[in-house]
Amino acid sequence: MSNRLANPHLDTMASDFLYHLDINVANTQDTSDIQQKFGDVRVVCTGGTASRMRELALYMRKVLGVSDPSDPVDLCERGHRYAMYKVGPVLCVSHGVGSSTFSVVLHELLKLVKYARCQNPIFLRIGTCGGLGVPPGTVVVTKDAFNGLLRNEHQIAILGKLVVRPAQFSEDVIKNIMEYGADPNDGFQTISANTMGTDCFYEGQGRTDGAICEYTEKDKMDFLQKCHDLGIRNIEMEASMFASVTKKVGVKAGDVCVTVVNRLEGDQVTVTMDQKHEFEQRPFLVVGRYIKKLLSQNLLK
Ligand SMILES: O=P(O)(O)O[C@@H]1C[C@H](O)[C@@H](CO)O1
Ligand SMILES: O=c1cc[nH]c(=O)[nH]1
Repeated sequence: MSNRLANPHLDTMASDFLYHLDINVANTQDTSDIQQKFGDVRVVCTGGTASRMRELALYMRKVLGVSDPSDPVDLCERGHRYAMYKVGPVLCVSHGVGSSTFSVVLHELLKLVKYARCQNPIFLRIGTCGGLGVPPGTVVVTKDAFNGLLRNEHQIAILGKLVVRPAQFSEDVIKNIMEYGADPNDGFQTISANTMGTDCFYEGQGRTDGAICEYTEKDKMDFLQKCHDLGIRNIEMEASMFASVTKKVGVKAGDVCVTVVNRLEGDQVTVTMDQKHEFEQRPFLVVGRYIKKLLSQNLLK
C-alpha cells in the first residue's frame, strides 16, 4: 500500500477524528502515537458481529502463540458502534450488517492503517452467507464479487450521480488462502467461487419470506439459477463494496465466508445456534493457517 489513499483532501487536514472508532489523529503530520499503537498491524480481519471478532482474537492468540490470559480489550468501546481487538499484528474488527455499516468502518480503518504507516496491510472479511448449491458449512473464498444486479461491480450514489467501480479481490490473496488455508482433511469443503453481495437480506437475495415479496417462487428459482450459472456459490451483503473500495485504494483484500443455508433448498436459516457457532469456526481455521503462513513467509509484499 502506498502511504496515500484516493483522497487528496486528506493531505490538507491538520487533524482527523475517526469518529466511529473513537480514535483521534490529533496531528496528521506527526502520527507517532498512532504508529506506536497500530504500526505493526499486517492483517485487518473484519466480520459482522463483535462476539465473532472477540472469538477470532482469542483464536489468533493461539495461532500466533501469544500467551495472554487476560480478556481481550475492545479498543473502540467508547465509540459504541464497532468492536476492535488487537492481537500482535492482527486487528479483528466488527462491521455490522451490510455494506452501509461496513463501508463506514472500512473508510476509517483504511485511514487508520495509513496514519499508522502499516506496511502493505491485508484486509479480510470473515463472515457467514447463504450458499448456492453447496452444503451448509461450506467455506467460500470469493473470486469475483457481483452486486444485486448481477454485475461484477459496486454502485454508489455520490453527489447525486451513480458511480460504478469494479469489484475484484486480490488474485494472490485468493490463491494464497486456497493454497495455505484450505485443507482437504478439515471435514468440510473450502472452495473458491464468485459471491453476490446484496443490499438487502430478503428481497435483494430473492427470498420469499420477507415482509414484502412481489415475485413468485419460480421467479426466485430462475434468479438463483442465473446466479449459479455465473459461478456464484454464495450470497452475502458486503462483498462488492468491500472488493471495490479496497481495489480503489490499492489495498489487497479477501472475503472468506461459511454458508449457513443452501438457498436452492430454502430461504430460512434453520441451523441451530450451536451448529452456526461451529460453522463460524471454519473460516477461522482457514484464515488462521493463511495468516500464520503470511506472517512467517513474508507473503505481504
Ligand atoms: O459477517 P456476517 O455474518 O454479518 O455476514 C452476513 C452478511 C450480513 O452482514 C449478515 C446477514 O445475516 O450476515
Ligand atoms: O442467506 C444468507 C445467510 C447469511 N447471510 C446472508 O447475507 N444471507
